[in-house]
Amino acid sequence: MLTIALPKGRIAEETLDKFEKAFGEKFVFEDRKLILQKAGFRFLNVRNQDVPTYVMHGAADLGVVGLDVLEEKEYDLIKLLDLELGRCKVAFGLRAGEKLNFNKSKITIATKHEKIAKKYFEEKAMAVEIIKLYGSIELAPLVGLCDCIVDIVETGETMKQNGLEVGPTIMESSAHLIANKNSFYAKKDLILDLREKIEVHL
Ligand SMILES: Nc1ncnc2c1ncn2[C@@H]1O[C@H](COP(=O)(O)OP(=O)(O)OP(=O)(O)O)[C@@H](O)[C@H]1O
Ligand SMILES: O=P(O)(O)OC[C@H]1O[C@H](OP(=O)(O)OP(=O)(O)O)[C@H](O)[C@@H]1O
Repeated sequence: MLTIALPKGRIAEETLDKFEKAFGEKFVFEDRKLILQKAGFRFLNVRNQDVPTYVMHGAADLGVVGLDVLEEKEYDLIKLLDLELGRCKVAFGLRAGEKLNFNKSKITIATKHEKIAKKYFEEKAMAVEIIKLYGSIELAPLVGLCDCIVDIVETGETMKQNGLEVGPTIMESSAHLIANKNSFYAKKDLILDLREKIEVHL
């Protein structure tokens, strides 16, 4: 039996679709149920941001989560497969017409992705103030909370509609199948078989 943490939210449907294609079974969580047990799997319905936590602690053997979340959490997990869904990038957002001024003594950045932003500036040995937000990031530079933002960009429409321009990209992201290290060694055959079945349908 494999326990797999799946993200609710925007990539939920496409993720389940990958498992359905791989195993020829219909996987649907019943109303309000957080566990779905079928065909030798126990699927857990968790928040995207919580997926690596379940896998890291071994409460789930496997999980599906965006690379952006993995980078942000910095957990020691095995990346098994790029599922080629949930494609987006983590990029700067600047007020239209403005450029990122690397000469400024201190840049203030609002973001949900604190660690990713911090690492970017550490590598450039630049001082930054990072303001952690949980959503509606594009609002922050419009009301003077920050100089710029670091956020997910998929179509770029949210930035555009709020008078922002997409600046430099920090990283590209897509959803990945991840594994707990101990589970991987203890259940290697099961896990590699699952990876293979999913991979042929990508
Ligand atoms: N437009 C987008 N906005 C946000 N994430 C996107 C977008 N497009 C693709 N993604 C990817 O989909 C993943 C899931 O996005 P979702 O919005 O469901 O999660 P979340 O906001 O991180 O979740 P939660 O806060 O509920 O845990 C993201 O981590 C990212 O990798
Ligand atoms: O480039 P786009 O296609 O416009 O997508 C990007 C937007 O989608 C996400 O927000 P989400 O809808 O998750 O809402 P949030 O502000 O609550 O994070 C992300 O934080 C951007 O705001």
